[in-house]
Amino acid sequence: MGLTFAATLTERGFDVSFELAPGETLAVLGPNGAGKSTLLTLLAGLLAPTSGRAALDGSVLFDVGPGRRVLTEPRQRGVALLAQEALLFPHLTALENVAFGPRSRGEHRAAARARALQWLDRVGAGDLARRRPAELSGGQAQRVAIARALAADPALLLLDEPLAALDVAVAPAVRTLLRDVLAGRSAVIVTHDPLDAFLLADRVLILDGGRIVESGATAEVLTRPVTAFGARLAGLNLVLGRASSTGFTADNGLDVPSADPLPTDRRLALIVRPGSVTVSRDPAAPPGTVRIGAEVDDVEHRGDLVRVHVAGLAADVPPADVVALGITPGLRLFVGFRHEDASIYPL
Ligand SMILES: Nc1ncnc2c1ncn2[C@@H]1O[C@H](COP(=O)(O)OP(=O)(O)OP(=O)(O)O)[C@@H](O)[C@H]1O
Repeated sequence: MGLTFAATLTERGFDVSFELAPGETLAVLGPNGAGKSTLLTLLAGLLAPTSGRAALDGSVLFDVGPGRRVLTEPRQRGVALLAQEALLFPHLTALENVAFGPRSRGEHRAAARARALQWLDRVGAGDLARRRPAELSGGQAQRVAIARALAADPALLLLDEPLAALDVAVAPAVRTLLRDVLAGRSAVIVTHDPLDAFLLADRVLILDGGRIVESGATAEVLTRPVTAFGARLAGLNLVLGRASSTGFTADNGLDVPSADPLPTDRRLALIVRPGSVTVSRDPAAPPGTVRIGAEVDDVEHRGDLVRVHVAGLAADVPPADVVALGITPGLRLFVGFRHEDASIYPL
């Protein structure tokens, strides 16, 4: 059954619908103010929609419309929320924090503690059971918070940037733990980090301005992005355009021949990896390649390479070439790629 969700929230310009199969993890990404937190808050029951309906494994979370207003209490929804900060009760030990959920559902003290210990062990925090939150590091506290969320046995786990507040040295281990505990579990994770989407999510939803602009299986969104945000996530250049008599004409003026006929009635996307884009001072394109000239917009460090932005394309260039060509913002430069390194598909 899984999750079905459709909601509008007029004052935030929010209008989103999606479905999630049981056991799937959905990553929700998008720029600031896109509506990611609004989506989580509606699911958690901390906010009521203007209209819409959501159901989890057949139980209604909300159903709001003309003449009906069902809003299931947050505690009755079968969802658990893991926030950026661990938000543990400061006066309780780690064990008591994790046992709190089972206890408040009426489980006996000993059973709740036994279950809490199991979960603490599972998240690698068994030896921290007696400590209070003030005696835990950020990563340890987040492990305890994960145990607490899962001890409640939620039908849906909501994660709001769960790694964002952690030290970069600690985040990878907690991400690995999440990958382990999310396997086969229904979850929605709001994140700014593409790595979370790659490693944790089966599906990706990209929001912008309160609407879905892109969605699909993670692998599909990463190989065939249709928005600039999706392309950035996938680490690809995306150029939009239309079919021409010889192939594809991009909005930036680039003409790319295509052996296959392209649909003329739809917008087209061209993607090419920054590593396949080359730069030159010479306007002449060698056979089998295309080239376009423009002023360099920006130059940035990317690991061992330098990323040069020209004509809406990013090219990853060895530092020696940057020096040899005298590349600097404002310089007129030609960028291009081999026809075979680009993929073109309809939107
Ligand atoms: N408490 C609030 N009251 C009124 N409007 C809000 C409130 N919180 C957010 N909004 C508005 O709702 C829209 C969506 O915001 P939301 O916080 O859901 O975005 P987000 O994608 O989570 O952003 P971020 O990445 O910055 O956390 C924005 O226009 C925002 O200004």
